[in-house]
Amino acid sequence: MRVGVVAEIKPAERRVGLTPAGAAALVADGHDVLVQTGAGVGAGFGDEDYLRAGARIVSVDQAWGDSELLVKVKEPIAAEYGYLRSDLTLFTYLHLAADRPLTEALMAAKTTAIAYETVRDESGALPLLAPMSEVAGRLAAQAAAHHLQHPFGGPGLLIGGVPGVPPARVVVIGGGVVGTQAALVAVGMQADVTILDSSPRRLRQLDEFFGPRAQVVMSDPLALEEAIVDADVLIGAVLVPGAAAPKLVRADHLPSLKPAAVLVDVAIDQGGCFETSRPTTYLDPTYRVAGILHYCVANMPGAVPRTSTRALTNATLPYVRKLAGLGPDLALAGDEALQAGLNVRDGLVRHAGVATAFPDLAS
Ligand SMILES: NC(=O)C1=CN([C@@H]2O[C@H](COP(=O)(O)OP(=O)(O)OC[C@H]3O[C@@H](n4cnc5c(N)ncnc54)[C@H](O)[C@@H]3O)[C@@H](O)[C@H]2O)C=CC1
Ligand SMILES: CC(=O)C(=O)O
Ligand SMILES: [Mg+2]
Repeated sequence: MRVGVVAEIKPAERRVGLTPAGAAALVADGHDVLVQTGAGVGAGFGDEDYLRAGARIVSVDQAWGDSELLVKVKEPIAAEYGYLRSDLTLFTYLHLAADRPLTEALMAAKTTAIAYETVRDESGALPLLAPMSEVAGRLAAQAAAHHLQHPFGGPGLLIGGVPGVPPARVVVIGGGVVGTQAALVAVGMQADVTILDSSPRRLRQLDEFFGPRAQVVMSDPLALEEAIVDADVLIGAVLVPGAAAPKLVRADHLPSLKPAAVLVDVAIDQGGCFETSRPTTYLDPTYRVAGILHYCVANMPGAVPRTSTRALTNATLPYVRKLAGLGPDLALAGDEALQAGLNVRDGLVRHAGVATAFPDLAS
């Protein structure tokens, strides 16, 4: 099969869909790998690395137009919609429940669109979201620490305090992969950390993992209200796979927060779990609502492309090999995890979370 890789054009996105090692594995399987010239540069991979792996270096039009399977990182943005077609399988992050125009474009083009973030294994885990959630979670704690500093718009707090001066209070809402990694780094920086989650099973796991290093609390509206009023940092990290994020912190909560609180909404790619969140990019990552700093970068791992690209290919490659080896029909039919990743096919919405977000498109 012809497998394409293009340069990401979302602002400040420097990851690439496939490492040279991934390209080499596909070439060894007998596939023709087409890589847009310069696609890997931001992640530390030159065209010569892909050539050595046996790939071909092509133009952007050839990478999109000649490939049967396109392996990307981010969702296509409007400038890329013209490349979508019915005989293309697109394998990438899509976050469709937060992106009606893309959902409509994929439907209109009848593209087979498989979203990394809804591929779900038999244990219910999200193996292709997890690596970037690990990155984003760790970055979320770093971003919070950065924005607590006065020169970067914060109140002038050192996240971990010092002996004799208390640390900042960090409240993490959603203790899955992002939340756990954010909490881990915040704890490592000596912050005072509370994690809220709505799953009793997850709460037990978190309690066992963190022990006395973090407080673990059942997330209900009252517990949330109690936790957020004292927070110096709120990290939003909830997920209902494939669906729009629930708005847990509402606009009318903002007056009860500390005026200098820093809000980091990692769940922004699914629409955000704070009502006042809107997507930002690394070009202008923050804004204020009622004076409160919001950080809502929808592609956080794009800041560390050398780490992220390798972590992403490590996770995606087995699925890419399966899709390329069997073709989308057989690969989807024989793999329930991949089936859960299918979001749009033949002009129809094929994921329940997306259908719930856009009932008129799904009916
Ligand atoms: N902004 C960015 O660059 C990135 C964003 N993400 C996003 O971060 C979000 C979290 O991802 P993961 O941690 O991988 O998901 P996950 O599925 O591992 O964890 C989500 C957690 O939220 C909990 N949860 C669900 N509803 C809740 C509620 N009402 N109250 C409290 N907890 C609730 C679940 O029990 C689960 O433990 C997703 O939207 C994901 O797409 C992930 C990577 C990068
Ligand atoms: C998960 C995601 O959206 C990202 O890594 O950018
Ligand atoms: Mg994202």
